[in-house]
Amino acid sequence: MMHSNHLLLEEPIRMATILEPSKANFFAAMTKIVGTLGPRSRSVEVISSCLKAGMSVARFDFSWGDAEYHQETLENLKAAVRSSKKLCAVMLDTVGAELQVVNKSEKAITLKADDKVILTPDQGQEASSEVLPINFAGLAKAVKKGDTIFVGQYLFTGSETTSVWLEVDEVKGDDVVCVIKNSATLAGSLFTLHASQIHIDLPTLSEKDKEVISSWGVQNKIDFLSLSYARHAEDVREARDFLSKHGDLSQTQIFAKIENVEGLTHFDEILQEADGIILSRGNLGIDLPPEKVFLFQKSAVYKCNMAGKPAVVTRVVDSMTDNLRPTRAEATDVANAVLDGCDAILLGAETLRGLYPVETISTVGRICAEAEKVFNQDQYFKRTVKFVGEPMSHLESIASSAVRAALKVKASVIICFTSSGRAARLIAKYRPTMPVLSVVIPRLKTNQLKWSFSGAFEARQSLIVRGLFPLLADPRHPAESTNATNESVLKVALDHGKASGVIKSHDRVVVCQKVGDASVVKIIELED
Ligand SMILES: Nc1ncnc2c1ncn2[C@@H]1O[C@H](COP(=O)(O)OP(=O)(O)O)[C@@H](O)[C@H]1O
Ligand SMILES: C=C(OP(=O)(O)O)C(=O)O
Ligand SMILES: [K+]
Ligand SMILES: [Mg+2]
Repeated sequence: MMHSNHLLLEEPIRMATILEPSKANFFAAMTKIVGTLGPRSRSVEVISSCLKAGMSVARFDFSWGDAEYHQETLENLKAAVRSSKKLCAVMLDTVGAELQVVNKSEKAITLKADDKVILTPDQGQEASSEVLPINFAGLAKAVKKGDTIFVGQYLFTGSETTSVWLEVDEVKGDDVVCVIKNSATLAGSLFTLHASQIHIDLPTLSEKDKEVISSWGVQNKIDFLSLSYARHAEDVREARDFLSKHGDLSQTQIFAKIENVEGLTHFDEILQEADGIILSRGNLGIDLPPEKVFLFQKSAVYKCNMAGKPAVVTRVVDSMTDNLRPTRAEATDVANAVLDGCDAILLGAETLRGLYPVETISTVGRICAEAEKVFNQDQYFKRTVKFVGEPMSHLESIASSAVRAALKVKASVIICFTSSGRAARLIAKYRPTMPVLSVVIPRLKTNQLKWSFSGAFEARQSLIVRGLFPLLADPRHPAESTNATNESVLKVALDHGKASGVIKSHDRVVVCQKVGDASVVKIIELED
């Protein structure tokens, strides 16, 4: 069982226990894995393996590639979901206020240390060692002599020789003349620019983003919008407003991506508006001095935890882009992100263009599972209860009690009935050590044009929450909870748990459901 022989880091651990092989769990990990799909991870075969290895959210990044390319990948994902019988949510990642080098010919460009290079908004010029056209006209107004600018390959991992640091030497009209600080060759299809700690006067939802959301997004009923370069709460409100005008997308959750100091400064307000947060450590790690990154991570994850909103951490095992094993620094970093309390790990270059997308997912999953075993749930639980304060809302009280009961009786799972997903999310907020089967009961709804069932969004959106594992109930089960329907749905959930190996005979199970008007937590002991 996942939580037997529970070790706590705060207590002495016999070194020998570290060597004991870990028992296989049905669920790879409670922590979720988001994979960025791209050239190395778009065949049905590879995607199926990714799903089996533990990926539960697929990210489609519109910083590159066209709608048709991403659609092909998505069709393959759907086929993989059908054949592997593993659910997967879809995340659309926007371009936002991203500065890019415009290199139409895609020819490699060699830059030599101490030479000068001009950044120009004149996209008619061809990119060369002397001049780099960019997609932003306001750079000259935003920077001054002495500022640093970083140019890196899309999803730079730090180990390539294709990234370059520039120092602003002079502003000449709309152009910015820079001194090259290190030699590099820009080779690849997309290079992004990062000017340290300045405001980029570009909209957070670009015209292209709006176009993509209203076509590709609507067509594919995206579960999550990853809002790149979210810098203000207003950015999230605007995106929400935009989504609400696009039919089903009113149900899409918005994950605000914090990738620069401006977003960090407005973190609290952004968190209030967003459904979740992506700690975009790649870009933020350039904007922040390296020694400050951990502090942002710990405080941001804490705030997300207390708000009961998912926190997603990026750029964890960059070295696995080309290697079968992560560095020890990276492996320890993944474990620490789990101990900090993150919900999910987002893989970028590793799955997109890496040599080992599947191995990366399983390695990260194994590290997460080990860290979860020593996560100090007791301390976390107390801290959360104290933070929430009293009087608690009824539902929050029920949710925390369900987690406490499950720990006390050493339940193997918590089964939570829900339609909106709210109850299940609240249970996950208290970070139970056992999986939560969230049984989503569809509701019949109408938009005056047609009748349909809710539930699919709610089920898939739990795929990014630590510890939540959704099960979409048969829509023929009416949403009104009567004893008879509750019993039959519970039986389906138990059977599912047994079939998947997470529930065994004589196990105890905690169930959270409504009986009549009352929310109840009950403990059941299975016979066989
Ligand atoms: N269809 C259902 N059958 C039985 N219990 C339910 C159902 N939907 C929600 N519950 C229970 O009702 C309470 C409120 O949960 P919540 O998720 O807020 O409900 P809703 O989905 O109606 O918003 C929780 O105890 C939850 O387990
Ligand atoms: C995930 C990140 O960014 P991108 O969306 O550019 O991949 C990041 O900066 O960590
Ligand atoms: K992006
Ligand atoms: Mg980014």
